Amino acid sequence: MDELTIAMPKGRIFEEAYELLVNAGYDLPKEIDDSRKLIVEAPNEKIRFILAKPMDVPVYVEHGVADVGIAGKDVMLELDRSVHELLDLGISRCYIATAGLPNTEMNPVTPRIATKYPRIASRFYRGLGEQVEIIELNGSIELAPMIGLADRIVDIVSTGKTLKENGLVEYEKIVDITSRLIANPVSYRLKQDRIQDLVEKLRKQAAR
Ligand SMILES: Nc1ncnc2c1ncn2[C@@H]1O[C@H](COP(=O)(O)OP(=O)(O)OP(=O)(O)O)[C@@H](O)[C@H]1O
Ligand SMILES: O=P(O)(O)OC[C@H]1O[C@H](OP(=O)(O)OP(=O)(O)O)[C@H](O)[C@@H]1O
Repeated sequence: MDELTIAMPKGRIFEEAYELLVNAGYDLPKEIDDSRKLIVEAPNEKIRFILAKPMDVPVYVEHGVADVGIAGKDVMLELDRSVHELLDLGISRCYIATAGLPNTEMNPVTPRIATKYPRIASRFYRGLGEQVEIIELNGSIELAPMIGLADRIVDIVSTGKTLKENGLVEYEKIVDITSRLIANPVSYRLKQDRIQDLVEKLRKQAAR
């Protein structure tokens, strides 16, 4: 049996992804859940996990150092990497939307848009025929309209709590997001049986 390397996102997605794999019948060491190790072996399954930042998962998979990975659709849309998207896992559900201060028009000349997702934001406003200036931030995006840095933000909304607590309102929903199972195209050919087996097991769980 070929060894499979899986790039797992640390952070928010990790717990749901781990649970999905365990429920799919994989015998995973507890160590992966509660240590600081970045590479963890599951010897009974001949699986090696790489624990990566969510935005980096498609990078590892595209370069083939991980055969498969789990990545948010937001990351896939933003990075546009050459990987196969095999399955919608249905976990870590949220969406990307525009938001801003209530009852405000955008600057009529060049509106400023703050975001962690410059490509998704550019594509969206281009689609509307709006010329905008994108201001790329790394987090706490909601601050931007509050302190006059931007007219709108493009960011993830899950419960809506962050927008509400900061007095912002949603304007347009851009796209629904869930996590996806992705694969390196060469690995997919060379380790087809193993990867297809993983897809089938996860599909049964994802469909529940
Ligand atoms: N409320 C949410 N906010 C952000 N991401 C969410 C949310 N709900 C689900 N997700 C998913 O989780 C992923 C981000 O996970 P996480 O917040 O752990 O990473 P991150 O923002 O890159 O974190 P870090 O702060 O470590 O840079 C997103 O790519 C998205 O698919
Ligand atoms: O709708 P909600 O349930 O409130 O979730 C949405 C918030 O969560 C994320 O931020 P995160 O916690 O990742 O912090 P960040 O600002 O550092 O990106 C996202 O960027 C929103 O700010």
